[in-house]
Amino acid sequence: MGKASIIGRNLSLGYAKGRIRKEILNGLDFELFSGELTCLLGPNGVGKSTLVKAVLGQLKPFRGEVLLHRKPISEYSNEELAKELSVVLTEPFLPGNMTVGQLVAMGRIPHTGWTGKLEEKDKQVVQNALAATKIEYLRDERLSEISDGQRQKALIARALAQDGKVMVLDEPTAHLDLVNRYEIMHLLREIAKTQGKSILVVTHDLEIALETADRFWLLNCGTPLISGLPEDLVISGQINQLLPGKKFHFSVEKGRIESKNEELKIEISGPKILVSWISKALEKAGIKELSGTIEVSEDPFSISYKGVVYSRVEEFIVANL
Ligand SMILES: Nc1ncnc2c1ncn2[C@@H]1O[C@H](COP(=O)(O)OP(=O)(O)OP(=O)(O)O)[C@@H](O)[C@H]1O
Repeated sequence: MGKASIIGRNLSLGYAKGRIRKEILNGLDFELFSGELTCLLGPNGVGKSTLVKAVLGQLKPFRGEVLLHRKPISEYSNEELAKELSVVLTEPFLPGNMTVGQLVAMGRIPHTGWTGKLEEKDKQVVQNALAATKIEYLRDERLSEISDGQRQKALIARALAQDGKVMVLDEPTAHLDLVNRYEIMHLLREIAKTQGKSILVVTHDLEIALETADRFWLLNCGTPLISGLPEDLVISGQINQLLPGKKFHFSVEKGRIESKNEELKIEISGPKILVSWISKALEKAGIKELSGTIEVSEDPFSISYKGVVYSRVEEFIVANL
């Protein structure tokens, strides 16, 4: 565990309209460590973006304080904050006629001043950021003429070029395809590790977060923020805080969310993994009860049931619906 770059103590956060205060989160404590990728997870509307705004010094707490490198964040000027914090927020305003290269170069402004004149070193940082996010080929494309996912990568590249010690990204992979989502999260983790940065990512992608995060922050209505290794939260069952209803639970065995349907009254014998996939398919097909045992074998895959052999799960389901 590295040093805590950002510390929140006994925070009460919310929004004020005139004299009326709407408190969203209270009694909130957290520490964001350097060298770690931390993922903040929680249901819609629980207050993740609100927490992020406080971490960035954009929302003044009703109570408590946020410390950046042990100094109250309110004591930093905007220029100082821009050198310390790199941010990727959802739906930022972007001028459509700007090119990807220009957007990424804007990340260097806190270091170059508003003249924007890039020294050789700055150009290299921009180049590295484009390369790390694999968008060098988009350098001269206009922001209005690229896809949502490509724009998202350009924003991540800008944050990399900004090179703050703390990076905060609110749903950075929302528009990306599956491979890109994994790649970006792996990249962020690598940056946290190799450059000793503190990286906070808000995400709804539990499975990718489990694969890549060093630490989870779980936020749920009316409970304190839970911080821990993802694996500890899975083992202790606290991960189920993300799934408060009766419909779903996190399967420790399978490492994924599954519906809490009634137990299948079907006997299936064979390799454990295959049994698990076949059970899933039967459950989805609405087959909950069958007499006798289904025998499953691998290499080659086959299902034997009542003297008939099937080579695909679909054939078996069609025959037994
Ligand atoms: N500017 C604002 N003024 C008043 N209330 C707000 C404001 N922004 C957010 N809220 C309220 O704060 C609560 C938490 O919102 P927030 O955006 O932090 O949730 P979230 O966990 O990020 O949600 P999501 O996963 O849907 O992005 C919501 O009830 C929302 O209506």
